[in-house]
Amino acid sequence: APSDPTSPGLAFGAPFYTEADLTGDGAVDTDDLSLLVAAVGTTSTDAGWSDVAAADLDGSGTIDVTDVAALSQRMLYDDGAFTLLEASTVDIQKAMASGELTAVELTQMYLDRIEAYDDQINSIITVNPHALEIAAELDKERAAGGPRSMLHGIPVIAKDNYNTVDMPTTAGCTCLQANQTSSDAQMIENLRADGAVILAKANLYEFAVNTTTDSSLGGTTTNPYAPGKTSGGSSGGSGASIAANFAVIGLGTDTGGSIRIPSSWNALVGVRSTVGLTSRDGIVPLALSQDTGGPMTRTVTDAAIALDAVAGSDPEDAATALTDSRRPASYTSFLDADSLDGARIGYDPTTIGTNATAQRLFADAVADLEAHGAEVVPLAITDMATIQTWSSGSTNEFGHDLNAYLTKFAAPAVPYRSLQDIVASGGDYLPALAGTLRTRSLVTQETYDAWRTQHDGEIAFGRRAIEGTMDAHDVDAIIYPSTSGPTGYSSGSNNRLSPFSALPAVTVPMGFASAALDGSTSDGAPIGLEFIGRAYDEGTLLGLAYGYEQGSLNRHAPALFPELEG
Ligand SMILES: NC(=O)CC[C@H](N)C(=O)O
Repeated sequence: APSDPTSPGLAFGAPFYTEADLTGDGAVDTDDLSLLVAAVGTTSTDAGWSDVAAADLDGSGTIDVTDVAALSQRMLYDDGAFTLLEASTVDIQKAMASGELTAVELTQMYLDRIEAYDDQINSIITVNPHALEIAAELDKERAAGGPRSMLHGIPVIAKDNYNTVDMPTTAGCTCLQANQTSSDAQMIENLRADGAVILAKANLYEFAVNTTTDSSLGGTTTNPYAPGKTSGGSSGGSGASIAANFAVIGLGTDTGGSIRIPSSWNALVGVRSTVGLTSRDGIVPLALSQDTGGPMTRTVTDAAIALDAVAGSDPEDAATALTDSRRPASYTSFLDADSLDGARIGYDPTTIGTNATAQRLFADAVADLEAHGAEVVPLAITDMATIQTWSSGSTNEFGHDLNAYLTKFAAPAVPYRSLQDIVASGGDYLPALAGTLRTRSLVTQETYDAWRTQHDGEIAFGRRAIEGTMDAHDVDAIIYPSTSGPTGYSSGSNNRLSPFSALPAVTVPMGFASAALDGSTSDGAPIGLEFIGRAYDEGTLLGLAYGYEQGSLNRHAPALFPELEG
């Protein structure tokens, strides 16, 4: 087995699977993968291309799914020429370490893609005017003393509700257009400290209120796999932009589903971590009983690397008090391609839903998990029906929490200091939100206090119900389709389990609705498989997600946004 190239020693250039360049063109790439996929089921001596023995990567005598997984793995750690499309942090660090690529060049390549393609999906609100300068500084620093971390020089796109000192933070609302904050959100500060380049701010559903992506400032973001259809939301700008390869890592926030729904519909890995693993300080809130920020990435490896950077305690967010004692030295230590072997995973049949695509893909996922050694057991989540009756905190908490944010962070140029002021503007926001903002502006402190007492109790109950179910059935995680609404682009209600228990959940690409895959059909968009687990057990979830990802390889780039020429 290969050494783990994601371990902190960065074992770049490890001599594993060098044979995987089946076409002999000097790179391990999708051409090699196509050849290998076509040869699955044959033996290494009758596959029919020149270097046949090479294709049997694990030496089992048969070309099988393990070889496909190995080749895909090899693509991530390719020693050949660097290619931007689907590049991971690992590819990039290798190319930068060898001198083949600089952070300035990489940043420019992503800026070129945004310029060439964002008109079609409208995912970006602001491009960082300082991105190239920041990258140039980081290149100098690398040349002088080496990289700070796996994120040195890595471009990140943040949802436009994370404060950034070099771009306004608007939550998509024209009312916050002038909100140039004087500090970064804690998660942004953590990423910059590790050497990341905050490349752009992404569109969202205004104030993160709904699960599409529409805002008065940013307009509507659409799906890179299904032109004209929604990218999901509310972190749909982050989802669409990362799917379209505008940067390496996206940041979203999730109150009721807003990381996982757009990750599901953009073939991304999305991490909604335990509430309290990451600081919310400096993020425009929706409901602090449920809000959590986290990464949205093309691979589980990138998600683990990003989570290492963003997690951490912060005196400004009391919920993070336990974080430092609960998180591992690195989430990358859980990235074991054999993680499914011997794992026990539960599913509640009532979560599969009636959507034929979700049903089909979920059945395939269960078969894949079993094929890689997991035991998948049906169970009934305790008090599932009760949990499903609860309301999101957004109705009663938004005014209270937004006002605290505005008091603490709003730039002097912002003419509003409260939700009441914004409502009184009579229209400096998305017209569709008029009623919602007004209702939420009328919630009194007494109502808020009573609600928090009730809802904090509900969330503690939800946590006991789910962790209790897991203990009773001795499972490592519970799975369900991330989105399972009855029709296309309807989320269903599985997304409520994680926010109503504060437990972590990770979504991974589970496949596409249509064999036509992209562009040609409106229902080609992908769906994710979600793993929910015990509090602060993100490591186990990422490990299982990695095993599933490597064994199923469901993600591909959207065909409409190919590598740019030259
Ligand atoms: N921001 C989100 O996660 C989506 C909002 C969700 N509907 C809520 O009100 O909780």
